[in-house]
Amino acid sequence: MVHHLYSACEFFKNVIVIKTRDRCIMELKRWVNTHTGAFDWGHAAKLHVDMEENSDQLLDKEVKMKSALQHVVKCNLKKENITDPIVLPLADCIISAWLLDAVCKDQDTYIRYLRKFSRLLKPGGHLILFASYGTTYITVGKEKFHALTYDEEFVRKALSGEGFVIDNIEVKERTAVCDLLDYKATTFIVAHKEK
Ligand SMILES: C[S@@+](CC[C@H](N)C(=O)[O-])C[C@H]1O[C@@H](n2cnc3c(N)ncnc32)[C@H](O)[C@@H]1O
Repeated sequence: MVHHLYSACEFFKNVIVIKTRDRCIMELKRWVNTHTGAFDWGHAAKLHVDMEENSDQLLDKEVKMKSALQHVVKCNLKKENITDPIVLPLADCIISAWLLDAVCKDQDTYIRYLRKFSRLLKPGGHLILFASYGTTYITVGKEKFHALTYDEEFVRKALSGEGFVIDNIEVKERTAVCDLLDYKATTFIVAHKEK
């Protein structure tokens, strides 16, 4: 998923994407390097161009994004240093989109992984989370996967327990009708690491 990166590259000149699966890393690199047959994310760029008032043209958007995207790095949240053996420089901002909901087996794991995000951030650095409340399962193909079920009260406590100050939480109640997943609302959270 690259949608959020179009907005991110308006603010950050150096973006590092961290991904788990080798196949995802390969596909993303093919797209960044404009290789023949790479997945076409043009629809995502067009969405941003359509939404923004003083927008760049479609091509400028792609160019800006690809030049900001410096590295695609392999990660595993289970490791102590999640990008081991690479040690990343401390970040101004981490954006995580629907990752913790999908990979955390319980609330303690969620809190542990938040702590790992915090270690990757500069003091005062921002954490932006896109997430869903109340999900119990996610369907991919014919398989149903576990999702961590939580609500705003939990995420507020988890963030402040790990030394984050919450700047903003927006919640959008679900309107979509679809049984592939059972979230109740989506949320957009901005927090920063205490100095
Ligand atoms: C719902 S998707 C989130 C997708 C994410 N927004 C993105 O653009 O890649 C969940 C992702 O968690 C990744 N994942 C699974 N186990 C992981 C782990 N131990 N550490 C880090 N990521 C993991 C999967 O590869 C999958 O891409």
